[in-house]
Amino acid sequence: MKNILTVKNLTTHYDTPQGPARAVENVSFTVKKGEMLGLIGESGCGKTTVAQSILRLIEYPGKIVTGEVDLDGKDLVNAKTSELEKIRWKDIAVIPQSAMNALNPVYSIGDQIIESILLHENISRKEALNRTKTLLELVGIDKDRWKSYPHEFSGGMKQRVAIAMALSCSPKLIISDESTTGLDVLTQAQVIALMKDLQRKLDLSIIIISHDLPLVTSICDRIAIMYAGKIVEWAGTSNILQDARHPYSKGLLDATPDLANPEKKVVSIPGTVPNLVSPPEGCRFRDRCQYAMETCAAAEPELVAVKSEHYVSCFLEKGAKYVL
Ligand SMILES: Nc1ncnc2c1ncn2[C@@H]1O[C@H](COP(=O)(O)OP(=O)(O)OP(=O)(O)O)[C@@H](O)[C@H]1O
Repeated sequence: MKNILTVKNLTTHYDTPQGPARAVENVSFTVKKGEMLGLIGESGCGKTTVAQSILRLIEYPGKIVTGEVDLDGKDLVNAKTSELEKIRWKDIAVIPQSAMNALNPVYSIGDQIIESILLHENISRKEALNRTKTLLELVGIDKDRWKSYPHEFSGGMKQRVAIAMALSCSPKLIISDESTTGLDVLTQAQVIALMKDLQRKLDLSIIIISHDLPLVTSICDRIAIMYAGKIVEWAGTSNILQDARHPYSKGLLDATPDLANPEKKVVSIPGTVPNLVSPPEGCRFRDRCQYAMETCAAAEPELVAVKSEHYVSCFLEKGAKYVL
């Protein structure tokens, strides 16, 4: 399958009075056509910074220090601002954090979808309305409700509208940043099932950003696990679930309750996430790692392939040879 997005050695820092916060460091991954990739990690590990760097929406005091972002042949790091404005929404659409609160209360939901289409495409209002009705049906909302206002919808329905809006210009990539946060568990499950269904039906490429491991493992094809600004493991979901290699990935799995196995002993990871202005030298996880060795303080482990499409950044993987 072809790569729609390639991120290579992406490094983004925020200037702070104490020095640069190294929020994203040397991050590399790809998203294939039709693939759903989960980007997962604890709060503050750099997930949103990755998304905003891809979209070039990093604002002062943040800056992309180095790295490449290629969207289907387009270099986003060096693209002109005018070009980026066209790419955002038309090529990459975002379902933001608290998407359901992002709707404007004074316009009908249909008008908001129509406006976003007309802003990016040269079609008539009638065509945009027809597309809006099709999109509403696609996300499970009666097309005649296009005249309704956001306050007439539940949180889950507003979330569906946000998805319809993201789909409105047939983007190559959708980024969902913790977009179901704030919904009750049942509604969250319905929205997630809808996204999976749409991914399959429309062959969509989606990045799901989340700190919810069960959610991500239930729908994503591949998972990239971030810790303190770095990807520590990146593999197919079944490899993460059955053969997680990085001590942090194993710790995350051990710290997650399993509804199917109520007997499972849940063990949290000792210690706390490091300050990204002065993270530990070498491996950023070493202070919390029960397997830490001298090497872990002396150098930073690279993300290497331990087997086909399974990458790990840990000195325990001695035999791994293939650098990403
Ligand atoms: N404007 C800023 N100034 C300084 N540091 C920042 C700024 N924005 C983010 N950071 C730092 O960058 C790091 C990554 O933040 P980011 O929001 O990308 O993490 P995240 O994984 O998306 O967190 P969450 O899950 O809570 O949204 C954090 O340590 C944060 O403190």
